[in-house]
Order: sequence, then structure tokens, then C-alpha cells
Amino acid sequence: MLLFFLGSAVVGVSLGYIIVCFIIPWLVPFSGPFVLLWHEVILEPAMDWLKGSSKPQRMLSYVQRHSKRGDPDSVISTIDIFCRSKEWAMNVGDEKGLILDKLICEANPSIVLELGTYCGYSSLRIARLLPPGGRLFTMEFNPAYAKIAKQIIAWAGLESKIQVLEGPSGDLIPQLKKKHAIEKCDIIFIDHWKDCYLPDTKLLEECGLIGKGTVLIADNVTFPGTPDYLEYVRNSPHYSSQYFKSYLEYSKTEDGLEKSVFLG
Ligand SMILES: C[S@@+](CC[C@H](N)C(=O)[O-])C[C@H]1O[C@@H](n2cnc3c(N)ncnc32)[C@H](O)[C@@H]1O
Repeated sequence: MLLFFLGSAVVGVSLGYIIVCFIIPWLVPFSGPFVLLWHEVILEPAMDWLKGSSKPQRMLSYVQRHSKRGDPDSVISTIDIFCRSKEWAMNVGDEKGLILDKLICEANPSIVLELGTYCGYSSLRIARLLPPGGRLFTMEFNPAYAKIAKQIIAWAGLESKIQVLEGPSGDLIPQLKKKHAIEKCDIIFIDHWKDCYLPDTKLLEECGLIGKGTVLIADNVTFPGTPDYLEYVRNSPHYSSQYFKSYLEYSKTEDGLEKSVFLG
């Protein structure tokens, strides 16, 4: 009887171990909602508790230990390695990142605005491609994320090209013209909370920061999805819009970028 009980316990624990350590992590990348649930709601708080640090702090420390200081490409690829092999994070990621790179190079922008900095991954991708004199303004309302982003940007040596503006985009956008002498944005990379995409786009229009030729690049338009924003840019006679299919960062779930050029 005791042997049967012990045997059942060993089989149960082994099965649980296999499910938690192998089957769930293998299945997670195929389902967007599971990616977020597993990584953001289950793993991240557990790691924070076990390690006594936040994920952005662990990312910064990994970057400082494994990347070449002053080399943005090395910092970017090190963050990708961290996110693929250690902990998933909500950067635009390496696959959509290549599309973003291409769109930035095609537009050759002088002034770029980014909505949603997080740890500065996409800021680095964009800023390293700017022409001499080009500037990136990036907005982040979480002070802890903004602090890490500034340190990662400084580690990559791009602090002269990137200005991190701390606060909610809805408050910061109306200040851009006067406070930062911006006439209009050449590119706007939209990657903050998904329900802010449409109201902030309309606010940018009202403030005169979107002009003829301004290119909007919106991330996560398929997953988690931004239906109201897509409906607006795809049906407005003022925009010419194009979808670039890809995958949710560090996963196998479909996602994509929407490029929308303001026609005037
Ligand atoms: C998806 S992450 C940005 C990822 C980043 N663009 C990258 O690819 O590396 C979204 C970020 O936007 C910030 N955020 C969300 N809504 C915001 C708002 N209204 N104003 C400023 N920051 C916001 C969040 O705190 C979060 O850090």
C-alpha cells in the first residue's frame, strides 16, 4: 500500500515537472494570450520575488555583463538573447525590428517620436539609423522603466541622439512644439498601451505634429491588436496604409506593423 502510494506520488510529481518545465513552455509561444499570461503574470512576478529585482533591472545587468559598451548593435542583440533564452519582454523584438529598421532607413528621418520606451530597445534600433543631427524623442510614463532605458541608452552610447521624456503621452504631446522646438515629426513609432494609439494619433494631428509625409509605424496591430486605430488609418483619405506581417516578439504568434503615411 505504502509502495503504491509512494509510486503514485513519484509519477504525479514527475508528470507535473514535465508539464510545467517542458510542455507549457513549448506550447506558450504558439498562443499570444498564453505568452502574456505565462511570462508577464506568472513567470515575471515569480522571478522578481526569487531574485529580489525587476525584469528591467535584470535586463540591464545582463546587457552590462554581456554586451560591448558603446556598440548599439551589440546591446540590441544581447537584449534579444536575454529575451529568447532568459526572460520574454515586450520589446518590438528582432523579427519586427528588422522591418522597423527597413522603414526607418527608407524614410531617412531627422525627427522621430516614439510612444512607449520600456527599456529602450526600439529606441536603440531607431537612433542608430538616424542621419547626423537626427533626434529621437521617446515617451515613457513608468519612472522605473525610464530610469533603466536611460542607463541602457547610455551604455550603448546613444544618449546624444535620444531624449527620454517622462510622463503620460497625452500630457507630453502638446508640449513638444514649444518645449522641444519640434515643427513636425518625420516618423512616429507607436508602441505604448493599445487603447492610446487612436486618441494620441488624433492629438498629434490636432497639435500639428503630423504633416504631409509623416510616417506612422504602429506595433502590435494584430496582437494584442488595435482595431479602432486600424479602422481609422485604413479608411481615412488622409492616410495611405500598409500592413507588414510578422510575429509577436520572441514568439510564433502572428503580429505585424502598420505603416501609414499622412498625405495631407
Ligand atoms: C510595449 S512597451 C514599449 C516597447 C518599446 N517600444 C520597445 O520596443 O522596446 C510599452 C511601454 O509604453 C509605456 N506606456 C504605455 N502607455 C503610455 C502612455 N500613455 N504614455 C507613456 N508611456 C506609456 C509602458 O509603460 C511601456 O513601458
